[in-house]
Amino acid sequence: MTLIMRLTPICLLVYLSCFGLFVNSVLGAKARHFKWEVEYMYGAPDCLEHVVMGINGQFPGPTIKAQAGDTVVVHLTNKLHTEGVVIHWHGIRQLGTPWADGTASISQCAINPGETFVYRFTVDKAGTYFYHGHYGMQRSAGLYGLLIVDVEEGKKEPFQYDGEFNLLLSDWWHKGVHEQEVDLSANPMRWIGEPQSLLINGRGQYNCSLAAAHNGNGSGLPECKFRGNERCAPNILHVMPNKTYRLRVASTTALASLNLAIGNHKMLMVEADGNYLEPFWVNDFDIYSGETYSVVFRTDQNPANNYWISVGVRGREPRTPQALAILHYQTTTASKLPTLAPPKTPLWNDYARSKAFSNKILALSGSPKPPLINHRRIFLLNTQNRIDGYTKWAINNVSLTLPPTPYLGAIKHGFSNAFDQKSPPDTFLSTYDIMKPPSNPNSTYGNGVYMLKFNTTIDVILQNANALNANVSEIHPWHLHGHDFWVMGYGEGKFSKKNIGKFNLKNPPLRNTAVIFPYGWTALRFVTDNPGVWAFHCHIEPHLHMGMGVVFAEGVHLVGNIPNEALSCGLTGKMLIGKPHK
Ligand SMILES: O=C1O[C@H]([C@@H](O)CO)C(O)=C1O
Repeated sequence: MTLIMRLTPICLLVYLSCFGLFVNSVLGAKARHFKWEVEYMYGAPDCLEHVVMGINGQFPGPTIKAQAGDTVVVHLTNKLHTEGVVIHWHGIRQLGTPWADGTASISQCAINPGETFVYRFTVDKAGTYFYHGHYGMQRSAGLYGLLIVDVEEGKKEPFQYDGEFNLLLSDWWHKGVHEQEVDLSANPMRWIGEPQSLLINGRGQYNCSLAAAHNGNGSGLPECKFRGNERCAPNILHVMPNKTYRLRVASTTALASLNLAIGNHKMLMVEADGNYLEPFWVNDFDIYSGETYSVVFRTDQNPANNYWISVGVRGREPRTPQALAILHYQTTTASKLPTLAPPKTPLWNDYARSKAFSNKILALSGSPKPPLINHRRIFLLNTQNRIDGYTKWAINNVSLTLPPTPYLGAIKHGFSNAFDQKSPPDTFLSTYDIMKPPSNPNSTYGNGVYMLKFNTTIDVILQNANALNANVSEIHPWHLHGHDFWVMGYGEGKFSKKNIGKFNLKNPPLRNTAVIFPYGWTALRFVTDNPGVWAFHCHIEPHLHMGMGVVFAEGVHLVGNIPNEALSCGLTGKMLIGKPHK
């Protein structure tokens, strides 16, 4: 009897249960099946009860664990009563499966209430990833979870460790997401403000000012719930002394840029967005929405104590207390509160410090290098604008609005009336003053696509600028779907041709998310080698809602069969009427 046959009855039982993991083994690589139901449910992420989005009754959603080369198959049923849903597999390039990227209006139709969509994709590269909703602002509502890909059997990471922990970071508002969407779309716009709480693995402490007060011991603060039995009590990472641990950290925040530190423990940065780094030591590190990191650290401190892990806000004036977790040396009791105060987050506007950290991130030697020559260079000016009094974010003066027919099916099936056929601009006015609010803030809505020639090298220069209010320019972490890109450099002010000579083509890090600093630029390079239609956007959820993104298409004629379920709306939906079900 083969292993598969012996495993089948057991797995079938599990499969029918709410978790639904079914593993079958084909030549080492496995297909991992998950049966998920997305729903609204009650949770208490920061100790206060609110509606959250959950998967199979869990918030955050279940962690997917796989090995490089495996196929992940998620049968996603929409149990929401009145809205669609999709899930994006953040950092997974979807080689050959662009229809499984989980972006509503781009790669697929939103899954209707009651319907099931099957995501099937290969996780080709080991690393730390996550998944999240990509329709409306469902990520802000809590639709997210981790996706961890281990190296293939028999292969080794370029660093060693005795154990590992995963931390998924997010931020949390008490106002529901539908109301936030209306606020942001209102005229005048009502800004959502700073989050009420930061969450680590879905747990935070509203109004627990322990970290802010910096008194080191929460026992005197009745609003703090640190005993461990509360649902929102901090995560406890149980460690043994004198061992090495890997900490995988992913940020799916809606807004906040974060910084993480472990009291008294130095960390070695080893992985970013599923790519190995030239290792370097830090006391703390910044992490922007859409990024992931792995660090390794040694438990070489006094084993009679426990230590705080703290996460605080950077890049915007913080009005949110730090989130905390506990590093528990198993040589003492878990309930013993750390004697040292939680590490203090660096000053929010110390950008020199943030830039110094970003500039230290370089690829491990032996990593793929960028082509030396680019075929096309696209300049993208990031501005806050107005359209008929509404506040928007625009790229080269175009604020993205998504069309009813998803681009992938529309382009593949030749529906030229499905979206603006005129390409959005490749650049902006050379006289534009990025240091001042826009002199003419009026912009336009658009849903055009950057059509990229297949197998060419594209440079993108993201150019930051002043927002609508004078002396304000904000951080924007940009995330590219379907690709990793090389980050060739960051710079101050307006990009000029002389910066091209300073691009790092020797060891630039490969990433899927890169930040632009206030009044600065960031230069990226990627190769259009993955047929599909790919979103490229600011990962701040309210900014994307307000139009801060663009769409790239490449080699769509090479895309194989797209499942009908991904096409069942808009013009492609009409095309399918009367056709036999595939
Ligand atoms: O999009 C945004 O709007 C506000 C502010 O610019 C206007 O209130 C803010 O901080 C953003 O990031």
